[in-house]
Formats: sequence, C-alpha cells, structure tokens
Amino acid sequence: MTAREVKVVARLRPFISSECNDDSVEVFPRDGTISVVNPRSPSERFKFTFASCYDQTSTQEEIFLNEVQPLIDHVFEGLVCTVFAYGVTSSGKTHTIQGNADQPGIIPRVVNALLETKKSMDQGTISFSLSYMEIYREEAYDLLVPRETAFKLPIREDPSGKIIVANLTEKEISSFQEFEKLFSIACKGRSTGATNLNHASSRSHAILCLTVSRFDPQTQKALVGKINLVDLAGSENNKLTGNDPFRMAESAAINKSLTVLGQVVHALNTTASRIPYRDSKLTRLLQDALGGSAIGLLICNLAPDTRPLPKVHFSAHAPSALRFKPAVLAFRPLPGPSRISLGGPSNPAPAIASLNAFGFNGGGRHSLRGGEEASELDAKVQVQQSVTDLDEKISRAVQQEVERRLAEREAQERVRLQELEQRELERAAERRRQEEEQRAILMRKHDELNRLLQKTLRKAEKENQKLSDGDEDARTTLSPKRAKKLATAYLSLGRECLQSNEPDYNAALRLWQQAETYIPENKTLKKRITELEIAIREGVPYKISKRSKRSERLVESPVPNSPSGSRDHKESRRLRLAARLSKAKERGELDLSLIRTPSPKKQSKERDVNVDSGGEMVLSSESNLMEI
Ligand SMILES: Nc1ncnc2c1ncn2[C@@H]1O[C@H](COP(=O)(O)OP(=O)(O)OP(=O)(O)O)[C@@H](O)[C@H]1O
Repeated sequence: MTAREVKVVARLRPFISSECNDDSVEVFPRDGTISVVNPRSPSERFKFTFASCYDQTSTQEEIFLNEVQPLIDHVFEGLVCTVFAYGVTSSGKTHTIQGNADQPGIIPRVVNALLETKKSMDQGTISFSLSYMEIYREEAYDLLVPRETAFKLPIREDPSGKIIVANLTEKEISSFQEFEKLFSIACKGRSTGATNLNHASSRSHAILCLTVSRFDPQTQKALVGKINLVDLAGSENNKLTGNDPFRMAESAAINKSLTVLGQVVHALNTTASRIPYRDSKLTRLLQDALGGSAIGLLICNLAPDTRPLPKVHFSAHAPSALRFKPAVLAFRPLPGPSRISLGGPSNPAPAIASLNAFGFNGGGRHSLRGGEEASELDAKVQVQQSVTDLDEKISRAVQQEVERRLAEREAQERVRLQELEQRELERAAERRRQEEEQRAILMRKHDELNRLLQKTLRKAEKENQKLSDGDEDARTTLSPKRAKKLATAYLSLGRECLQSNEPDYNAALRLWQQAETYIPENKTLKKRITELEIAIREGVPYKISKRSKRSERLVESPVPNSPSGSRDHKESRRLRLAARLSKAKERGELDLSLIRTPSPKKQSKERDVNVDSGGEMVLSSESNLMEI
C-alpha cells in the first residue's frame, strides 16, 4: 500500500427480516467487483470495482484479519491509521465497527490486538489511551463524559496548524476490562444523549481514537501511533429528509461532511494537487489521518435491499450488548474466500448512492485501486450519471431550502429582538416618568415642610422677642417644650444650609448659634459649632454627620435644667433618693463624703446625681446631651 492512498473495500450485509431476498446486489470477491441492478431499468446492471469485496457470508473476524490486523503493526511504528465505516442507515456500519457481544466488531478486536501485541513486546515502554467523540451538525461532543456535561467542544488550530478538539477527554487503558467499561458507558451515554438531544446515533459521526505511546529502546526514540475507528453518519437520500427544517439542516450537515470525505478520498487516490480537507469539520479533524504517511481504510457497507428498515432512529446499541465475549475475540485462522449467493429482484438505489459518493462511476472507471481500469465497462453509465445528477440537484435544493428557512428564522428572531428592545425602552421611559413624578411629589412635600418650619420659627421668634423685650432671661423661662421646638427648628435649618447643593457655612453657623441659645448646655452642639467655625476659618469642607436614632431620642428628651422640665420625674427621683438617704442615716451607714466626692472611677457613672449645698439631690444636665 502506498502512502496517502485510502483503501476502499465493500461489505454487503445479509438480509434481515422484512427485506426481500433478491439479487439486486451481487458481490464477486475474486475480482473485487460488485454488480448492482439499475433501479430504473431492472434488466440493466452497474458494476463497481473495489480493493476487496465481502459478501453476505463474510464474518467480523474475516474483515478484521484481512483489513485491520495489518494496520496494528503500523500503529506501533508510530503511524496514524483510520478505519471508516460508510453506508446508508442500517447498512451495517455499526455492526462492522462496533459489533455486538456475539459478533464483536473492529473496535474491540483492535483493542484486543493492541493489548496482545504489547504482551509480546517490552512491557514497561508502551501505554494506550482512548478518546471518543461525536460530530453532530458540525460540532464536536465528548463521549467519555456524562451527557449532562457533554457540551460542544471548541475545535481549534494549534500553532503547527494542526486541528485539535480542545478539552477532549483522554483516558489511559491497560486492560480489556478497563476499555470495555469506558466504552460501554460511552455508548450508553450516546444512546441517551441521542434521545435527549433529539438526534440519533446514526445521524452523527463517532470517532474512537486509540493512541499507542511507545519508547523504542533500540532507536532510543519515543513513538506515538494512532488508530481512529470511525462510524460515519448514515448517508441517507435527501428525499427522505421530509419537511422538518431541523432534519433538513442535520441532513445538509451530514451530506456536506460525507461529500467532502468522498472528495478527499477521491483526491488522495487520484493524487490530485488540492485535497479539500478544510471543507468540513470531519476531514479537518482527521487531516493527519488522511494523506501524508497516514493509512486509511474505508469500508463501504451495503444493504441488499433498497427500502429503509423500520428502524427506530434513537436506537444506539444497548450497553448490555457491548459486553464482548473474550472467547469470540480470540485470534483464529482466517477462513478461505467464500462464495456469494444473492437472489430476488429489488431496487438497489441506496447501494448505488453509497458507491457514487466516493467518485465511483459505473463500470469502475474511477476505481479506487490506484487508477486501475476496470475490466468491464458498463453500458449504462448515462443512467447512473442521471441518478448522480438527480441526487446532486436534490442536495442543492435541500441546501437552498435550509438556507432560506434559516434566513427566515433569523429574520423572525431579529424582529422579535427588536420588539423586545422596544418594549424594554418603553418600560424604562415609564419608570423614569414615575420616578420624576415621585421626586416632584417629594419636592413639593419638602417645600411645604420647609415653609411650615419657617413659619413656626418666625412665630416663635416673635414670641421670643416679646418675652425678651420685657425680660432679659426670658429665653430661659420658655417652656422646655417650646425651647426644644425652637432649637430643633434652628438646627434643622442649619443642617439644610449645610446639605444644600451650595452649602452656606456662615448661615448654618448663625442658625446653630441661635439654637444654642435655647440649649446652652448641649456639648455636642458646642463641639459642632466649634468645628464649623474652624472649617469656615480654615476654608476646609465641613462634613455633617447623619442624625442617628439615638440622637433623635435625645432631642426628644427633656431640656436640661429647665424650670418645669420633667418635674414629676425629678421630683419622684428626688423623693426616692431622700428616702434612701434618711434610711441610711437612721442606720448610721451614710457617708456623705462619698456622695459629694465620688471616686474617679465611679465619677462618670454617677455624675448625673449631685447633692447641692442644702443637701438636696439634683440631676446634672450633662447627661442630657442633644445631638446635632
Ligand atoms: N454483516 C452482518 N451480519 C449480520 N447482521 C448484520 C450485519 N450487518 C448489519 N447487520 C444487522 O443489520 C442491522 C443494521 O445494522 P447497523 O445498525 O450496524 O447499521 P448502521 O449502518 O450502523 O445503521 P445506522 O446508520 O442507523 O447506525 C442490525 O440489526 C445489525 O445487527
């Protein structure tokens, strides 16, 4: 086999129930040809030539030993080998690549062969790893992670220009049991994922990659070989796609990737100057496995009947079916070539479609055997050409329809988004309008309160003035309630002056000084006034603290030392203390010096209780601070 060539072989699967047993497809393994009835003219037949052909009696073992086993040595030499299973749905791709418990296919046989080969070589220098992914609608998904976390994997180009799937899981395997466990879970996930994601396993390409890393002690070189085993999506005729745009898009993606694969294989086998790897994700990803020193094998699976099987789309193999029997995998001598027996007429269109995809022209003119000419030319090339043309036309029409519907959907989506945006703008405008309204109401209330405050203040001032005219100490004779009201009003106005957009420190200072005349002993106010004076003098900003709840409470507390402030409370306290004092005196326990000069420690606690010169108890005003 020369490098770059992709070997193409054909395998016809046996009839299965519900198919008519006919001779519409005939296989001639000796001369490597397949003869197919022209669906439009049953008396005519097309002939195709392959590197090898396998009839309905062929076994899994035969396919493996003849076609795949020779690749194993190349993998250990550090080469990349790829086996593709191609064909319409139900043509036997999965059977060939994967197989089942009784008839294990290429995948378990390759794993077994790798492990067997390792046993015969230096143990410590070889390791195997496995990755398994699915390409669905031109997107890659990891099959070795749970389906819930199997998101689209980014496909990137590394600095050397090689296409890689980022974050693809790669697991080491050292025994067949380990592989079987991983593979079984992956297949189960693929089948569940197929149902959940509404796509069938037969509508995606599954690529299992086994990497062999080896250190060759003789050459002192590390070798990395690979074998990709690919179960391609079914190459259905577009006519079966129906009217569902999703299915049409899916079908278009499959068609595109398979057409490009066909073109790549054809270009490689005719040593064309341009190989269209970049035209699909599948061929881009497998670029290093097609061409160059890589070795490719394409198994064209053929169904003997034209009518599609009544197969449920989402029927990936059940995991239980993937318990490969070790005995079945054991190497056995290859049986001799078998004879073919087909019978009964049928429509062979799927078989022809499969063969056409790889550049076959009736009579094997473009044989994939390195340009070898077929011995026999089929007279009905024209008919086949028209089938090909028809398929191409349908494919183009489907593509156009898909594009039209996607564009339509996009346009609808754009309109929907515009409407949403418009609604959002309207909502925002309404919110702004309501906020404005609310602000206007608050401003009105604020102005109203301000007016009331000013009015109260003016009235109080007048009253105060009247009192002052008659008596210099009139202010101190104000009722505590009135004094508190006035002080609060001045404080609020002062605060307003400080908090306005253009703070007026001098006005605020004047107002606070006014307030002080009503609460002369309020230390906090004194402190604030001093701070404000410093700020004015130094020309620095003055930051006013927020009024705390406690301060509000304090503002509401009785004004200190006012003649009538909380008289009842003071009186009852005085009486209680006098009673306690006289009792203590009676008992001879009273030490008046303790009361008059409390210890420094206790001073702060007891400072609000004093005894006047007449032995009377009075409350100090110091604790009743009004906060500003
Ligand atoms: N060589 C064969 N011998 C016996 N049975 C076969 C053979 N090839 C295929 N079959 C059977 O035919 C049926 C369809 O095969 P299979 O599922 O492998 O087709 P497929 O091409 O992979 O389909 P899909 O594209 O839907 O995945 C299965 O029941 C399978 O067991």
